[in-house]
Amino acid sequence: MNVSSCLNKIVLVGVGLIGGSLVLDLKRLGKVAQVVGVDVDGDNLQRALERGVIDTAQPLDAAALDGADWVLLAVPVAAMPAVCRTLAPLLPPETVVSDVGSTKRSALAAFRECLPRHFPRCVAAHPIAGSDRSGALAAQFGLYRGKKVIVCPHENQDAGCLNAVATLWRAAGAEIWQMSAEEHDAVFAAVSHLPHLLAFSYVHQLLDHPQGTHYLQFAGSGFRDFSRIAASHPQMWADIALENCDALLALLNQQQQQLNHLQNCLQTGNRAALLRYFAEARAVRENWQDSA
Ligand SMILES: NC(=O)C1=CN([C@@H]2O[C@H](COP(=O)(O)OP(=O)(O)OC[C@H]3O[C@@H](n4cnc5c(N)ncnc54)[C@H](O)[C@@H]3O)[C@@H](O)[C@H]2O)C=CC1
Ligand SMILES: O=C(O)C(=O)Cc1ccc(O)cc1
Repeated sequence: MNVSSCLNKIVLVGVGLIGGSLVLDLKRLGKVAQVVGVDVDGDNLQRALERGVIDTAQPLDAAALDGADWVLLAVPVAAMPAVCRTLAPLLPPETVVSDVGSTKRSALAAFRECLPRHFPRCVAAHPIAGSDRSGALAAQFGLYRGKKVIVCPHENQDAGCLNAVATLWRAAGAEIWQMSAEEHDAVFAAVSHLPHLLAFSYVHQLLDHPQGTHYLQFAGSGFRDFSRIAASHPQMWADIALENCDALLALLNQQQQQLNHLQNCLQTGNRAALLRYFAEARAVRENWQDSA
């Protein structure tokens, strides 16, 4: 794939927030002549056509893949093996394949097991940008400007394909970081997946409370900030939680110890310990905000 000139064709499988936003930018930049959209949701494809996110909607078959420079997989992480199995007999030899999923050991496993002959040309990537919105209507220009994209090279990686994928993300304004899939999954379990689980769990505390609905009427900005990510897509997060479940189980155990500590401070009325605990957390949050 020659990324210094305009790509002939991108096949986008999963025309939602993440894939849709990238192709919108690449089209506007004149980096691609044609975007073919593939999606299991026909209504979503229709909306994508109307908004100009994709140029045509097609099934994932030989005609769709004919002349494709890049197949961009932007489906829920659990759909990756099935999509890769469908792709296997259809992929032209020169086509580059990459994904955007939130878990990277699972993406590499799907590439390795379901696309063994194409494996060197498969690139695992993850943009650290997005929101709690989903579908083609959520796709937006400029989503990746100034945002990080993690790429996770593997044992048989074709360096040219890795560079080509990185160049396209950079064109959309992203900053590329490289790490192993193992490190990626440990990092994002801690800074992304666990917070989502905690937000879901906290909202459940209200749901299960007999007066929860009544209490919610009085919730303010603290509730809004803390619970925003509990409005994220349930299927997407169930997939992520299960694909990164070993890392998450260890972190949930550590989180329970944090809650035990808080409980202990309250039970013993230990104001000094509470102050220390809150001040340490506040400093971490303030430093992060200054550097983010
Ligand atoms: N939402 C976010 O903030 C972020 C999401 N991601 C990852 O990006 C991927 C896509 O997420 P979003 O764009 O947010 O989701 P989305 O729900 O907006 O888009 C996914 C699309 O894939 C389609 N789809 C599902 N199964 C399919 C299949 N087997 N074949 C074809 N299409 C299929 C759905 O109908 C949907 O239109 C996920 O793997 C997610 O983990 C990565 C970074 C951020
Ligand atoms: O909504 C938010 O703030 C997010 O955290 C978006 C997000 C969701 C999943 C990812 O893998 C990366 C980013």
